[in-house]
Amino acid sequence: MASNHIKNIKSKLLSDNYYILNRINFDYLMSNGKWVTQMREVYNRGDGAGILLYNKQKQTIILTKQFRMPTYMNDNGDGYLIEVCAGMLDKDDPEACIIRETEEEVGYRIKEVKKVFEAYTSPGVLTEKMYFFIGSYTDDMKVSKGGGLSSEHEDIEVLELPFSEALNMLNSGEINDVRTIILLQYAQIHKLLE
Ligand SMILES: Nc1nc2c(ncn2[C@@H]2O[C@H](COP(=O)(O)OP(=O)(O)O[C@H]3O[C@H](CO)[C@@H](O)[C@H](O)[C@@H]3O)[C@@H](O)[C@H]2O)c(=O)[nH]1
Ligand SMILES: [Mg+2]
Repeated sequence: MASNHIKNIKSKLLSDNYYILNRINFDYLMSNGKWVTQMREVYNRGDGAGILLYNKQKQTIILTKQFRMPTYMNDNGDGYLIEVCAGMLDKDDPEACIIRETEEEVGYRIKEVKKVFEAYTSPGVLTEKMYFFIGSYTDDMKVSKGGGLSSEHEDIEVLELPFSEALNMLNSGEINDVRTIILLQYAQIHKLLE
């Protein structure tokens, strides 16, 4: 992480109640040649992985629906959000994580996934990098009803819907989760279901 445009980095722990929130003070060399002192709050909750599950033969995809408190606090009606299956890496590598999350959240035991990109999800505040995958599924891969871990009070509805309907929901604004929009558009651009 060595660089010549930042120096005197000081980190103060603000909360480690669940994940880690630090206040970082640092000196930053502006492009005009002047040093300025800046402060940023940086939230570290690890990295994540998400997957678009698709079935070309049925022309369907699998999404989830769950309550997301931060969205409830910011203009999302009843707080339910339609999302691709996704989870936090914990100690897994991204591929192992997304295979585990797929079974936990939507009940499919998949073997093959393809990483399509890695991206920072909210770079002004989160350290999080997310690994985006696609994976095809068939009905015979269904091993449970999914729903998430009851030990963690996850309460996830599994949605299997036509890809065309998901695109309509994206265009109407009903799908408004950025990770989901990205993967649906990836599928569209790369003609995954054609
Ligand atoms: N008690 C408690 N539990 C928490 C807290 N935050 C998260 N959890 C628990 O941690 C679980 C995390 O579930 P995952 O499926 O691993 O993570 P995710 O929340 O779906 O993460 C995905 O979506 C995030 C977007 O909100 C992404 O940030 C992340 O990378 C990933 O894509 C939650 O179900 C919940 O039980 C908290 O502040 N307190
Ligand atoms: Mg999840």
